[in-house]
Amino acid sequence: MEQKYISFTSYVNSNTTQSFSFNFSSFFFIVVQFSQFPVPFSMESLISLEGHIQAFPSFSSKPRTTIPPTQLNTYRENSLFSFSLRAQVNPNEGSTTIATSSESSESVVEALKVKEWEVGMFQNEVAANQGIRIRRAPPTGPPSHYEGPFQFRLQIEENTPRNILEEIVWNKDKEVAQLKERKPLGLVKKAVENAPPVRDFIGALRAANGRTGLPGLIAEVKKASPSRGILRENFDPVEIARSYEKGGAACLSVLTDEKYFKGSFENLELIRNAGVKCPLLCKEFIIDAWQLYYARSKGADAVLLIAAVLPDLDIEYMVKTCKLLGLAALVEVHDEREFDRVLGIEGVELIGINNRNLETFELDISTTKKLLEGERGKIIRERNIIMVGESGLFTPEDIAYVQEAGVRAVLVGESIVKQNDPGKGISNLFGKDISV
Ligand SMILES: O=C(O)c1ccccc1NCC(=O)[C@H](O)[C@H](O)COP(=O)(O)O
Repeated sequence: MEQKYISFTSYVNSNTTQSFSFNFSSFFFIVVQFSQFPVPFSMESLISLEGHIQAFPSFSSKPRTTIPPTQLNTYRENSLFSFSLRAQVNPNEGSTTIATSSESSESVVEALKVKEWEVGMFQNEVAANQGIRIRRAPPTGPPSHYEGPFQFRLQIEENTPRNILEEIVWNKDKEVAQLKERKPLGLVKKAVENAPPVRDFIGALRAANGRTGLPGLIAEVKKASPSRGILRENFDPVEIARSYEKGGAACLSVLTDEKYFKGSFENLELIRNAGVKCPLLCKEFIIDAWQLYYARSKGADAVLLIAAVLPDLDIEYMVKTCKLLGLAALVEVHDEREFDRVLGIEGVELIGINNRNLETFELDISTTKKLLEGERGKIIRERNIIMVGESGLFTPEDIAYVQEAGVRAVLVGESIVKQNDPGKGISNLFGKDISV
């Protein structure tokens, strides 16, 4: 029997009721999938899913399948509920007004996409076991071929970002997928061969720390952020970079995310090509090793790896890839668990403690102190790892506080980028002139 699939999908939120109509008479059976566990059942049992979904197929006139909003709320409360239905139709016994496709190469491709999605779900489980709360499932949920008749996708916890960091990561997933289509890795690797030479990011921080006796400064070229909105209206990245360099910055951090930070890779290239000597950190949300090559091809000397987003194996692999490319990897943590995970990864030389909770925006510079106390601080000193205090640093007292806690570098954005003369902002921040 040739199998045909008919499909329709609904994206429903708790305020909407979606109805579907289909018109066929046929023998069929339906597979309901709760997450990844397929349960075969008949149309009768579909109807018996009452209390959750009501389906009223009529084989003569226009039937309706309706999910009442009140019941959708129940799904919202039962988090992680994923529901899809797929119908198989015997073509000899029925017909449908909904587009059909035969089991063909197309369905094989679609099956692969389903697998990809399932792998993504599995990866999320692995990440969750490491305490990573940021999920990687794209907001679109299962891919389109899953969007079949009798297939419902509810807007529930599973396909709604839980916080800003998760939203950024999901958006980045889509962005990177598109960029990779336009510029496959082979092409990016070719571009890397023509990129300007890599500079020693960690060396520059050590040198600045040795020269001034103060933490080496990574000064951030940032126009806006989700927590603070627009930080600087008249934003000329090269002018700001030059001013920072003149003011004594050891390195620069350049935001490249467009949607949430109004940054760009063009800014990174402009600064690099303007002859600014400070090594450049590509401040991006890295979720794919492809981005490391891309950052290098645009002139970056360092990249940021966020432990709240990346599982251990990804960090380990990316740190190794960075070494191959000559890039420094700044691995960012926010709590003890992330810090311990990162300390367990071989080859990490530069660790940032972000005082900002990227899920809630809460700022607390005692985070740096708390994480560097006791055994962890000892390990850092033994391994000669450079610690970077990140976010929320505004005054010489703040700098002294995190230095006392054990950092040899700081990453600062808001307090200096907002100044008319960002270079002078550096003197105010450190309480003295640190220019060369
Ligand atoms: O700053 C945000 O709103 C933000 C939101 C989501 C992800 C990252 C975010 N910021 C990145 C940073 O942590 C800062 O740009 C960086 O550490 C400098 O902080 P600051 O000196 O407070 O500008």
